[in-house]
Formats: sequence, C-alpha cells, structure tokens
Amino acid sequence: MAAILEEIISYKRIEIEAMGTQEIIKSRRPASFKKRLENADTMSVIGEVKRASPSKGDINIDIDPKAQAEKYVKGGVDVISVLTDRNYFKGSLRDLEAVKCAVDVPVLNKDFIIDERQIDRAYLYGADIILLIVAALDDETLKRLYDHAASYGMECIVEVHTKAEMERALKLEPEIIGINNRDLKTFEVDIANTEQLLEEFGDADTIFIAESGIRIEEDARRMKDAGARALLVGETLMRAEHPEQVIESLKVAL
Ligand SMILES: O=P(O)(O)OC[C@@H](O)[C@@H](O)c1c[nH]c2ccccc12
Repeated sequence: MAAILEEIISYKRIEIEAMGTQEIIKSRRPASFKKRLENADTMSVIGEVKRASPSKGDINIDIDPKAQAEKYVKGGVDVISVLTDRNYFKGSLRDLEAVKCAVDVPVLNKDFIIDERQIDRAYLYGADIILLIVAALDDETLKRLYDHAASYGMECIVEVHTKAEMERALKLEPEIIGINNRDLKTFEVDIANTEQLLEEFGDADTIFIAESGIRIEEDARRMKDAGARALLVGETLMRAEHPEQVIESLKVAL
C-alpha cells in the first residue's frame, strides 16, 4: 500500500475506534447513479467538494459547500462528491449534509472506508453512493463493505489504480469502477492511466469512471474515447471562477 494511504488508514482506524454503534432505521431510499449513467447521452460529471488534499495542501479551504454545490448543479453535474475526511482533506460530514440538503442530485461520500460503521454514518448523513478503495482493503473486507452498502440500497464506486487492483475489483462484479489517475505513492497524475487500463479491461460488464487530473474538454474527449462514461473532477472545479462553465464543457456527447 502506498505510504500516504497507509498513514491515512492508520489514522482512520483511530477515529473509528471512538465511534459507537447505532441502530439504523432504513427509512430513506438512496438515489441511483447507475440508472442515470445508463440513460445519459453525454459524459457524466461528478463534481467534488474538496477543500484541501495531502498532495496539494489547501485548495479552496473556506468554500461554502452549499453555494459550490448549487454552482455544480447549474453546470449540469450528475453527482456531487463530498470529501468528508477531516485530517487530510479538511472535510466533514457537515459538508456532506449541507450539500445533501441543498441539491437534488445524488451525493457521493468520499472517504477512506474500512468499517461498516462509516457506511452507516454515510447513510445517516444523506449519502447515496460511497467509495471503496481497493488498495486499502483486502478481498474479504471489500466484499463485506460492498454488500453492507447494498443493504441500504447505496451504490459503490470501487476505486482502482493498477491492473492488479482492477482484477481484484472485477471479481466483485461491481456496477461501477472508478479508475484513479493519481498514483498515491508519488502523487503523480496521468490520465493515460485510464486509457491504459481500459485498453485491457474496457470490455468488462461495468461502468467506468475516470478520476483525478481532469481539466479541459480535451481530457473529457480522451476519457470518452477510452470508454469512460463519467469523470470525477475536484481541484479544477474548486479553483474555477465559474465551475458551472467548466462542467458544461466536460459534458461531451457520447
Ligand atoms: O482533484 P482531482 O485531481 O480532480 O481529483 C478528484 C478525485 O478523483 C480525487 O479527489 C480522489 C480520487 N480518489 C480519491 C480517494 C480519496 C480521496 C480523494 C480521491
């Protein structure tokens, strides 16, 4: 596992130790991203609320998540991702809740999920979708957490960066796989990673999302040509003066 990921996960374990268990009433039916993707005739865009990151430091630390989410919706975003990790990304579940209350599009809880209780909490705070990072989980835990999310009707984006992780992810037969273009060992970002992995695995029966390092329309076209159906965009939108215009430009026809 990459050094930074290992560090983040160790810290996560400490946070989780302090969490209690709660009886969760499954009263809310999460929105489906998969259905939206299946009916889309343009590239879908997941806009991310990302205040800071370990590789970039502060990005847009004082952002109002509600106002940012509203701009994303104006641009035609399909999902809003909210980073809720506090220690490394300066996010919170309050950010997630604020976004969920402000908009109607499905909301993705972006965090380093290693325990069922984090999924319970994501559901309680309004998440429709969660992220599971293959590099942070063994096969058994990955499957257990995937099934736990499904028990709430929440969809998972199963995140991979390498060929070996892709092979592990595909064993789950997940509905959605996210290919992270960021190497967590070096923080290097190269969207060619999605192209290379999809050249080999593009025929798999799943929907592929390209994550990280997406900036301009040309990137969206490359990802489309590679076979991705959606883009996960953080930093570019957090730094943009008019994120709604950036989103519009990325929604290229399929
Ligand atoms: O800011 P970028 O380069 O557009 O990247 C967004 C997103 O892909 C990135 O935040 C991300 C992808 N996978 C993650 C897992 C945890 C935290 C963050 C991430």
